[in-house]
Amino acid sequence: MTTRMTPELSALIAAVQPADAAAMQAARARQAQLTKPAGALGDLEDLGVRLAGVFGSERPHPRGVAVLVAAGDHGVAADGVSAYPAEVTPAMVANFLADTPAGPGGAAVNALARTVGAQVYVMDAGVNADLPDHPALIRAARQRGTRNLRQEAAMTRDDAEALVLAGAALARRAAEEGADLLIPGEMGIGNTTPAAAMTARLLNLDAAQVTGRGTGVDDARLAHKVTVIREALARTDTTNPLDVLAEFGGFEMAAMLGMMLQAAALRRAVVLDGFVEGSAALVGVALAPALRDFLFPAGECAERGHAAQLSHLGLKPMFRLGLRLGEGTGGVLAAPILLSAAAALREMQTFEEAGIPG
Ligand SMILES: O=C(O)c1ccc[n+]([C@@H]2O[C@H](COP(=O)([O-])O)[C@@H](O)[C@H]2O)c1
Ligand SMILES: Cc1cc2nc[nH]c2cc1C
Repeated sequence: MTTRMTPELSALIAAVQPADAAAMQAARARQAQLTKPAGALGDLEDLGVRLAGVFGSERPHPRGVAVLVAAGDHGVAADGVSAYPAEVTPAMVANFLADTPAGPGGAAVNALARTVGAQVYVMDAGVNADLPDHPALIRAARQRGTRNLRQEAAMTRDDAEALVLAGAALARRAAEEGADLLIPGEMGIGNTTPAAAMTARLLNLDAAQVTGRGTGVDDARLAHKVTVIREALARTDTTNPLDVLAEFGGFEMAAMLGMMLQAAALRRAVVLDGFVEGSAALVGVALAPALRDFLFPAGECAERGHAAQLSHLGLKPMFRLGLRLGEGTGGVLAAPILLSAAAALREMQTFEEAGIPG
């Protein structure tokens, strides 16, 4: 199935270059002189150093935070792999955009984003309904939902690449509008099934090792979900990252992949929410290994298989709150931690400046 990728996509992949090693070294040296016992800021210290590498400064100053929520539907939802019906996907898109007394958006991601001052962007990447016009809705859909990955390729390579580029365009817009921390988020009933299939293939694991309960399926549905994923994996042995995305993925994963590549190319930080975001990140690091330098996993989520993704990426999550919602919620919660890590590195005095004996 492998075809040559579009020149625009290969240029985007080539634009992802490693973080600034000199800035990281300078940040590490500065960290050692700040007015605190060595190592006392725990994981914030390493996060600060990594942010120095992303922003190319020993005193990184990220400001704006944006969560980019892509929604898509999944043919495999017809196989009964979720605890909720597919109609929830377009209904939740309306919820992301609803007028509420608290402000725009009545979903968890909206409430958390308002709390931390993050901008929310909402993209139709391919939901299975005609969405009413809304000035804040970004329309990128080429299909109404994927085909059933158990039986056939979920999408064409053309559609996959078009959605990657649409995600990249949205990330460029968010960056132009002030975002330094970009949080890809998603909504799509059934999408932990494609995420598990992609993870199994890219990490060479058995479906049972990476398949979780998603929205909360019972034991019988979980066993069925594993069977569905095994059937999908048996259709093709491809390990080409973009083919894995097209065969087993979803439109929202394609869009999130584009957001990640573009954010890294613009040398912005990508905050990773959960398992579905992780499946897009696995495709991303397979295409552009330097993408890893720009990824900041938020929490370890409750979905089985997330730990395997994080250990493959070699990145440590910031917290463990048992989140399994999606929408980018974990990423939004992590943003103040990252902003604080940068602020400590940037704003603290050294022992010498403060006149404190070290
Ligand atoms: O990304 C995650 O870690 C995650 C874990 C569990 C559930 N979700 C969300 O729940 C939906 C997918 O669950 P499911 O059971 O329908 O496959 C989808 O809308 C995701 O945003 C997301
Ligand atoms: C209500 C609901 C909200 C969600 N947000 C992300 N995934 C979701 C799944 C459901 C079912």
